[in-house]
Parts: sequence; structure tokens; C-alpha cells
Amino acid sequence: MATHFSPCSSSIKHETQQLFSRFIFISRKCCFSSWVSQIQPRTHSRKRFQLKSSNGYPLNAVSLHASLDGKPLTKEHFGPQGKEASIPLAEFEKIESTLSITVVGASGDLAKKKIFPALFALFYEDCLPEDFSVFGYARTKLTDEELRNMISQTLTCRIDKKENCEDKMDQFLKRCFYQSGQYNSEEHFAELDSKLKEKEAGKLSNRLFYLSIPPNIFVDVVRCASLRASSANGWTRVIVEKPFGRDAESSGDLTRSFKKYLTEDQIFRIDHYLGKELVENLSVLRFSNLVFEPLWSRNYIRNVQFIFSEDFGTEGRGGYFDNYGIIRDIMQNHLLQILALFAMETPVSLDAEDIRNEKVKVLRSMKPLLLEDVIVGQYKGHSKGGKSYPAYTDDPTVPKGSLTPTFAAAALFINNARWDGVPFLMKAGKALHTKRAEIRVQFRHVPGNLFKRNFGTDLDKATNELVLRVQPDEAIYLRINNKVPGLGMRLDRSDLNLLYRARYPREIPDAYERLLLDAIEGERRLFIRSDELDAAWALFTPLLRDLEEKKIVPELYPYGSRGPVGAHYLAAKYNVRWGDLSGEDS
Ligand SMILES: NC(=O)C1=CN([C@@H]2O[C@H](COP(=O)(O)OP(=O)(O)OC[C@H]3O[C@@H](n4cnc5c(N)ncnc54)[C@H](OP(=O)(O)O)[C@@H]3O)[C@@H](O)[C@H]2O)C=CC1
Ligand SMILES: O=C1O[C@H](COP(=O)(O)O)[C@@H](O)[C@H](O)[C@H]1O
Repeated sequence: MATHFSPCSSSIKHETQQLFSRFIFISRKCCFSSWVSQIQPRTHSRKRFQLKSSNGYPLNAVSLHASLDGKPLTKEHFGPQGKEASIPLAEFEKIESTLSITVVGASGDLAKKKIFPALFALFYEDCLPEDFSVFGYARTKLTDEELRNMISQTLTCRIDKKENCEDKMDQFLKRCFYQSGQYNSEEHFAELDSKLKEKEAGKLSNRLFYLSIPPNIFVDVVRCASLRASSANGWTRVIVEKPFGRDAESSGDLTRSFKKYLTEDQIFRIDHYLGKELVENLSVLRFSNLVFEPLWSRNYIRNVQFIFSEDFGTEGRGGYFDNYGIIRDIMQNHLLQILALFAMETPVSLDAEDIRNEKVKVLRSMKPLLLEDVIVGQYKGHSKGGKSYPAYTDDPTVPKGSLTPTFAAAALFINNARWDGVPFLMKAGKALHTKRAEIRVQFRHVPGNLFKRNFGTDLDKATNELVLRVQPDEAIYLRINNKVPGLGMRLDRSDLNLLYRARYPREIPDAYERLLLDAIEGERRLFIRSDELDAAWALFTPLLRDLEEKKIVPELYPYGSRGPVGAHYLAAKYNVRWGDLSGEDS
């Protein structure tokens, strides 16, 4: 059967046709199974392909049966390093397959805000297999039509600018179905199963379940849905939302319960910050630029800051939030994951296991987190410009007198040769003056700086800073010192600025798009492995226990402010100033 490539994006067509006109590469994880669930033209490339037979019939990557002479692929088919195989395209035979994606908790906030729009975006970009269906599952009683209306409302506000959108949306909605049911009812999940089977019509069927529900019902769902057995021939994978547990013990319990019903390779623990464009770029920036990698250590870096702030409170999510607080909501997962990526040693390769091995090493090298290196805060009501903003405890779902922190700052240290003594500061807060997430790297002073006197008494003003602005308005900029043009010798601080909207004036995919696609393709690099999770909880659990047992009272800060002043004292203890050292945008 003659075959040719048709990449998802036409802009890469020529390049890819040249590169891959004869072979496709298959990642190692596929080689011991007869079903190839993932075909990557190049490891970790964002380029995706559809294969077409000579009569133009599309073969989706997820629907190919790889065999040589009818036998499954084995180690021998893989290259000298056992990592990649080059298989002549002619060896692939087409089989028909389906993909179903079930969003459990389909009536919820995350499903509406992120998951359905991300699925639509993938469909719009032709990144989903030819034959797919989307199922919503929740207790709320809805018809298929009502689910479609709900989804279309969330989509219309995002897609006005796209071509053929209405058309694509109609096509997408026709593939969306709903099943209502309890989360602990085997019978209701059996009804869902029958609907899935009806759509699968006996083809090779791959199933993805997204648990977009509160964590206390995760186990019920994996038990009742019999996920291990739910797809006879294809794969079944489960994306699990955070928080995965409340502490080391509950997370361990959850992991053990999951293992009764799922194998580790079925579980995709999501941390959507790992799917953000700038976070993906962190490793590229560091490992593919000679100007950065040599500087990436205690020798040149004074401190690193991971900052998350939101300009809205927990309104509407108080019930969930009060049980978790900002440390479990943001620090233990999003910020810690970024820190691990930032600080890890060079991985052996870009394979998921190699990267995650290095991240775990960082997490396990961290100094225990002490109460004295943490400050917590909670927002209080505030009036500004005739408008009044509520206190955290004004939310009727939050118990009066709650001590749950809505803000926290912490100083962390990594006990290894590269980072010994370097403060890694984290700051996360709700109801602050701005919405922003960024990584800031402050470098050491230039020894014997010839221009010292031009900076006055404050040498910090001469510090180079590298900033990765994760959101909003993605950017990477390096603050340098330069001479102001003219006859005198006046110095200035300027930014070498890679502003994404200027350099890449196209839409940046949402993190959930990237992660959903990765889960469909079986790419695990951006998902959390169970030992990573254990190490993250081991770091934060003693601190969380201390805060709760000692009933530490959070410092109050006004809604819309810059947060508690205690955060500045904490930073000052390690000779650090938050944010921009010139004070322009801290
Ligand atoms: N919302 C967000 O921005 C983010 C959420 N997450 C995580 O994603 C998951 C889903 O979040 P979100 O959509 O906000 O959650 P919701 O509170 O909106 O819950 C999702 C659905 O679960 C069902 N549900 C809610 N509470 C219960 C309960 N106590 N018992 C049984 N069913 C319940 C409801 O559906 P029904 O009543 O119809 O059954 C609800 O529509 C959570 O684990 C959350 O931590 C992670 C990152 C961001
Ligand atoms: O996981 C969470 O993240 C959101 C912030 O996500 P973002 O992509 O909008 O930055 C946060 O609001 C929520 O509390 C938390 O659970």
C-alpha cells in the first residue's frame, strides 16, 4: 500500500515530507505491544501527522497496526540505542479504530471552562482521530442536546476569529453525547459502557476518561467504571485532576486504591502548568542555548523566584478551597513542578522517564521545609473606588474563622552541588493586585564592576535578571545594563525581550489542549509519575501538618493588594527582593 504524509499543519508540510518521506519513527514504549498507540515523526516534536493511503483515505496515527510480516514489533526492530525504530511505511496496515473521550464531571466548572474547549480546539486543528466521540458523564440530568448547548455556549465566546468555525462546531457537537449517573453506581457506568460500545461498533477502541470531579470520588469512579477492563482491544487511559490527596498519607492511600483498578501506565496525573507554553520552553531555553546552561548554578544565580498571583478570590470555589488552601492548590503542584524542571540536571534524553527521573532527584534533594521559612496570609474585605470586595470568610461555603491560607510565600533550598545555598522562593496568592505567573532568575553581582559608581549605592539595580513570564502576555526577557546613547556615560537597564505576541502573532494553544493530545498519544513527559508525587508530598506534608496543628493565623491582606508584608521580611531574610529589582513591576 503506497502511503504519504499529510501533516496537521500545512506550514510544516514541505520540511516533514523531506524528512520523513521514507520512514516514521516509533517511540520505544510501543515496541512490546502489537498495537501502536503512538507514532511520532520525531521525538517530542509538536508536529503531528495523518497518514493517507494512495486513494486518500486517512489513517490516523492512533489507528495503525504495526507489524512486520504480521508479527508484533520487537526489540530487534529498534535502533542501536533501542530508542527509535525506523519502519518502512509500507509495513503498516490500516485497521479501523475509534477513540472515545469521557469527561466525568461534565457539568462542572473545569469541564466547561477548559476541557470541552480544548477538545474542540484539537478537533478544529485536525489533531483528533477521524473516528472519535466525546461523552459527558455527571449526576446532573441532561440530554445530548442540552450538553451540546452547554458546550456551544462556552465555545462561541472563544472562536469568533477562526475560519469555518460554525461548521466545525456543528461537526464537533454532533459527536458529543451525555450519560447521567451516580459516581458510585456500577449500573450507571454499565449504561455508559453500552453507549460507548455502540459508537465503537466492534472496531479497535481506545478510551480516555477525564476525572474532572472532586478528589473524594476519584476511587468510586475508577472502581465502578472498571477501567482496567473497559476496552477489550485498544487502550484505556485515565486523566486525573489535582489535588491528588491532601498529604503524603492520603495521596498514598489514593495511589494504592487506584492500583487495584488501574495500572500505572493507565494513569495520567495532570498538572496543567506543565502544559503551558512558557514552561515547555524552559528546558529548550536552558538546554539548547550555550549562553544560559553554563550560568545555571549557584556560581552565577543568586536566587530564583516562582510567582503566581490572581486578581480574584475563591468566590464560588470556597467549599473546595477551604479544605485545601493555597499551598496544596498551587505550591505543592504547579510551582514545585516548575521548580523541579528549572533545577534538574540534564536528562539522558527527552524521554518521559529520563526527564521525570531528573525531576524526582531534585525533589528528593530538597531541604525539609520549615515553618520559619514560610509565611501565610488570607485576604480580607476591602473597598476601593466605591466598590467593595469580599473577605475570604464572607463566602457562605467557608466556615467562619477559617485559618485556610489564600496566600503563602516560602523559601526552599536544594541540597546538591549545583544549588547549594541558593534560595528558591515561591509566592502564590489569590485576590492580589494582578494576575500573573512568572519565573524570575536574579543573577549575582559582577565582581569588581568597573561601572559600580554609575549605579549609586544600590548595586542590586545592576543585577541581571532573566524573566519567563508564563502568563499573561507570554514573554522571556533578560534585563541587562547598557549605556544611554550620548556623549556622557549614563547607564540604563534594558530588556532583551522575546515578547511572544510580537514574535509569534498566532494563538498559543491552551495547556489543556497540549495535555489532552499528549494523553491521547500516550506521551507521559508532562504528567506526574507516582514517585514524583510522593516526593512532592514528602516535602510539604510536615509543613502543612505544623501549620494546621499549631493553628498558625494567616496575616490578613486587603483584597486587591500586593499581599502580606511578611512576604517581604521572609525574602529579606535571604537577601532577596521580590520581583523586578528596579521596583518597576514587582
Ligand atoms: N475549576 C478549575 O479551575 C480547576 C479545577 N481543578 C480540579 O478539577 C476537578 C474538577 O474541578 P471543578 O470542575 O472546578 O469542580 P466542580 O466543583 O465544578 O465539580 C465537577 C462536577 O462534579 C460533581 N460534584 C461536585 N461536587 C460533588 C460532590 N461533593 N460529590 C459528588 N459530585 C460532585 C458535580 O457534577 P454533578 O452534580 O452533575 O454530578 C460538578 O459539576 C477538581 O478535582 C478540581 O480540583 C484543577 C485545576 C483548576
Ligand atoms: O489549578 C488551579 O489553577 C488555577 C489557575 O490556573 P490558570 O491556568 O488560570 O493560571 C487556579 O485558579 C485554581 O485555584 C487552581 O486549582
